[in-house]
Amino acid sequence: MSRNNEEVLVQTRKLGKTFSHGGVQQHVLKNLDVAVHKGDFTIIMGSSGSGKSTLLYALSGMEKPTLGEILFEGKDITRMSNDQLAVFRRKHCGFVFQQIHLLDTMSVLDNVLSSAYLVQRDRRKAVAKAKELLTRVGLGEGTWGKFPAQISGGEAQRAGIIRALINEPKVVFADEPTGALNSASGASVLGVLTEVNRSGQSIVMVTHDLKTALRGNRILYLRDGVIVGELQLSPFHEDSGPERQDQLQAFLTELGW
Ligand SMILES: Nc1ncnc2c1ncn2[C@@H]1O[C@H](COP(=O)(O)OP(=O)(O)OP(=O)(O)O)[C@@H](O)[C@H]1O
Repeated sequence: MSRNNEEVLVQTRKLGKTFSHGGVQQHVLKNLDVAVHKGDFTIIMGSSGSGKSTLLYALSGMEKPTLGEILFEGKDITRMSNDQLAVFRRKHCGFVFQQIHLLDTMSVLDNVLSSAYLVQRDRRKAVAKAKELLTRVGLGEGTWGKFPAQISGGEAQRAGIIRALINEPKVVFADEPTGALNSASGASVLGVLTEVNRSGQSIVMVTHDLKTALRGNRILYLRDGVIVGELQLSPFHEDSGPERQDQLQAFLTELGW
């Protein structure tokens, strides 16, 4: 399913993932050959249990596949040791999940800095950047010293996103990042992801939500562990008309979504 005119960031070859439950095997991903292109905002959709999160975790090196290869910029991450994988993820990947767990014993700012210090040696620069990014998602000075128990779920989610983005990972993997948020917080999270993507970073996001999926420029549809549909859209713009939603809705309806 790869196109020739774009640079590939991640490519899977005959990717398979099987889980065993009490001696019964469940083949969740089946022989997947899928490419994620640099700079794309890729969306993974599909019915519940179709393997979306499993695919996301495999692409990001969080979960080892049972079969096949995953090439990240041409390098097979399935052959890496756990330590090598941890370094790889820290260097190249950001993660945003539905439930973000901030460290309870650290302030909002220190949570973000705990990630920034892993790559930024200049502490003053790291602090300045953390404050700037937090402010951009509406977490002003008043929240920097607060602990996770003292802020709302939406604020914690936004702080977690900044923690994931502060080192400017090449790719951000997001699993239902707005699933637990009210619409204002959700919109702010999507705004940040859109901005990050416009600055050149790639995003791969799993979502059930049509409006959230509209942020993407490429939609992959998974059914029973196989990609059965792909839709290419223009890059998202805040003033995109209803045609974009109609196009996505028609694609999903055809696939029985
Ligand atoms: N760690 C695991 N151990 C055993 N089975 C698992 C594991 N992770 C996922 N599965 C199974 O794999 C299948 C696909 O799960 P996955 O979470 O990838 O689906 P999904 O498409 O993301 O679903 P949803 O939309 O409901 O989140 C499910 O049947 C699930 O029970």
